[in-house]
Amino acid sequence: MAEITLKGLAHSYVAAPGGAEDYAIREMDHVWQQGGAYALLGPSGCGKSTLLNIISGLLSPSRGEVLFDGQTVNDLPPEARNIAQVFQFPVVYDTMTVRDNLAFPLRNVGAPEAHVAERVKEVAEVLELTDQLGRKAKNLTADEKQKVSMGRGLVRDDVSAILFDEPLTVIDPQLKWKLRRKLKEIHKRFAITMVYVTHDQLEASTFADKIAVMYEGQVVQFGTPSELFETPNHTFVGYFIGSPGMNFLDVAVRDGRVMAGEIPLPVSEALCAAVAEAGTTNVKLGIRPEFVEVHDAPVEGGMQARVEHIQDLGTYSIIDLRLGDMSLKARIDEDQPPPAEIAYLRFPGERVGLYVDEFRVEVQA
Ligand SMILES: Nc1ncnc2c1ncn2[C@@H]1O[C@H](COP(=O)(O)OP(=O)(O)OP(=O)(O)O)[C@@H](O)[C@H]1O
Repeated sequence: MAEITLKGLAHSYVAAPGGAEDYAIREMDHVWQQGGAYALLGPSGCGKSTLLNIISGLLSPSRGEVLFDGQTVNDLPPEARNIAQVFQFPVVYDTMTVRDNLAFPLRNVGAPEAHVAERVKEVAEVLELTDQLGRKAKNLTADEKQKVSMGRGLVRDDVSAILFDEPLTVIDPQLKWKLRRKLKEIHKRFAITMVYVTHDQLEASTFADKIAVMYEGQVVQFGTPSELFETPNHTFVGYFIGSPGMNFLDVAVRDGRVMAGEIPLPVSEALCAAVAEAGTTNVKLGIRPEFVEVHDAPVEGGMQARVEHIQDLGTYSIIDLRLGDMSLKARIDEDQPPPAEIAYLRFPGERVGLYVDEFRVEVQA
């Protein structure tokens, strides 16, 4: 088991890379601590698989170092890195039985048969494969094959880490939920460093204690699910986490007031000063739909907005609003009657974040 450190890591698939856009991984430093349950979350193409393949040694980075417990492993081939990797599609030997498939990674490193039998039994039980142990893998369903694939990743207890690359893509939705819980259980039981790649925020938060959000080849935030929700460090984290994502309003200071287009926003003096001093025109205020206060009658400090659409989702509603020439969303609970055509909005000061050139800036009160 190991702590995995990525130091000044960058990778480009282009022979002679020019700008940042030629890099699948832009220069990054990151540490996965020993024994952690982590998710690597980001949209398609942001560099998740590239990063996993660099850690496991399937790919050599253009620059930087990969260290396991402080020792560089850049020159070690995958088999010497002691990493188990589970891919999106099952990797099983069709002609072998489930038992022999599960035993394979252990026999490969010369583990004694008694240990092999014990671990195969344990992993088969956890994954509910005990009844299938004697079957040939070729006769299994896609779900069962992927369970065997996962079992092959979990069977060795001496690995540095287990990397899961969207392992539940081919799994039936019902079983998906169950397997995710199982993985969490397995993590608790075996205390192995696990990195779970996904583009699904729900999948990431059910599995991981901490999530690394990746965007355009960089980890833009590494935090607990609640940190990502409460204080997104980057506008992308705000959009990507939460349902619907965070609202961002372009703002500027005019005549001493923070303006969103033609609408003056009642914000604190400290926030107004911070917007004025931002030193760029790319300045946004972010507020989550859950925290937008919606009133159906004028309130002190309320901004008048037009109600464009209301989506009733049972326990809550999502309201599409138009504030001046800007669109935003609010989420209200079922016990609050939605406004008709006009709403009066307030943004509680402690719920508003300042984003300068897409990154969050703390404002001193
Ligand atoms: N073998 C390759 N050769 C050239 N470019 C590649 C190669 N593999 C990936 N890329 C490019 O590198 C970038 C990152 O891809 P990567 O597969 O790591 O992203 P990802 O986040 O895992 O996406 P997905 O969720 O779709 O698998 C993308 O622009 C992709 O097109």
